Amino acid sequence: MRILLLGYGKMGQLIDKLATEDGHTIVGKIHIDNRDELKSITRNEADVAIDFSQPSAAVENIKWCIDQGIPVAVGTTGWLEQKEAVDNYCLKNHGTYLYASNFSIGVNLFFKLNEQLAKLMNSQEQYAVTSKEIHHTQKLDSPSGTSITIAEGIINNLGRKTKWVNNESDKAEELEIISERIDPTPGTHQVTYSSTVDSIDITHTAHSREGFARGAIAVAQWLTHQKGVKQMSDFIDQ
Ligand SMILES: NC(=O)C1=CN([C@@H]2O[C@H](COP(=O)(O)OP(=O)(O)OC[C@H]3O[C@@H](n4cnc5c(N)ncnc54)[C@H](O)[C@@H]3O)[C@@H](O)[C@H]2O)C=CC1
Ligand SMILES: O=C(O)C1=N[C@H](C(=O)O)C[C@H](O)C1
Repeated sequence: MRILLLGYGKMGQLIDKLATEDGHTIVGKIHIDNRDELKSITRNEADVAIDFSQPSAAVENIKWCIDQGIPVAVGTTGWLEQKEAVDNYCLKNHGTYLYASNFSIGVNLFFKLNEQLAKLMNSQEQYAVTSKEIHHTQKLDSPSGTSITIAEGIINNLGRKTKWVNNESDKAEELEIISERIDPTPGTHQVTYSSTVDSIDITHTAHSREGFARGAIAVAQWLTHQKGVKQMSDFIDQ
């Protein structure tokens, strides 16, 4: 598979290494200082693109891929307020893209566990729920994209929560997401249900970035045979 990398920081460089070891070819490594190189890349040279850039760059990168007819797997977080517009742009222009707040298989299993636990808690009002994420200090966005997906999983399945907030809250209907920045944490996400007598915690701890990178490569390969706006559950449930 011929892969165009959009963003060549911590994730882009790791994907370069792992994909090359697996026999794939990297046809471009685009970062903030060489964006002009994009002008010379066409659909004929790349089977797929993988975007791990920055919140401020993701939308432009995705639209560029759609315009070129290059499917794109997007890991960049922090641009969700524009997702509906990008989905519409993709559909209107017959493109292909998938955004995942987290490409690791373990986190996507954790998402399902989180939804099941939230459903069970509808009949257990004695438990108060909170959510916490910990990442390295270079992270630009807060809360993490993964913790937003976790919060949506709770809000869609637990009647007593209607919105999330990225701080402490004393409003019963608000789900707290607490963000901590501690080096060198690759990504830790925890959901806690507490009553006066006990607590239930579910935690996903990434030991490195490898799970994110391997997941993105696998999704990129799958995406070369897909059309339209896809999500991680389409890939996981296939
Ligand atoms: N979905 C997932 O599984 C994961 C998502 N992420 C997200 O991926 C993004 C990147 O993470 P890292 O690699 O750790 O960041 P990083 O800061 O190490 O690298 C970012 C890269 O983007 C480049 N960049 C900046 N502006 C650009 C532009 N206009 N066009 C092209 N490239 C541009 C920078 O030059 C740099 O190479 C973040 O939003 C992070 O939250 C990170 C890990 C896993
Ligand atoms: O910035 C990171 O590093 C990560 N970002 C993603 C997020 O915002 O959820 C995924 C992962 O946790 C690492």
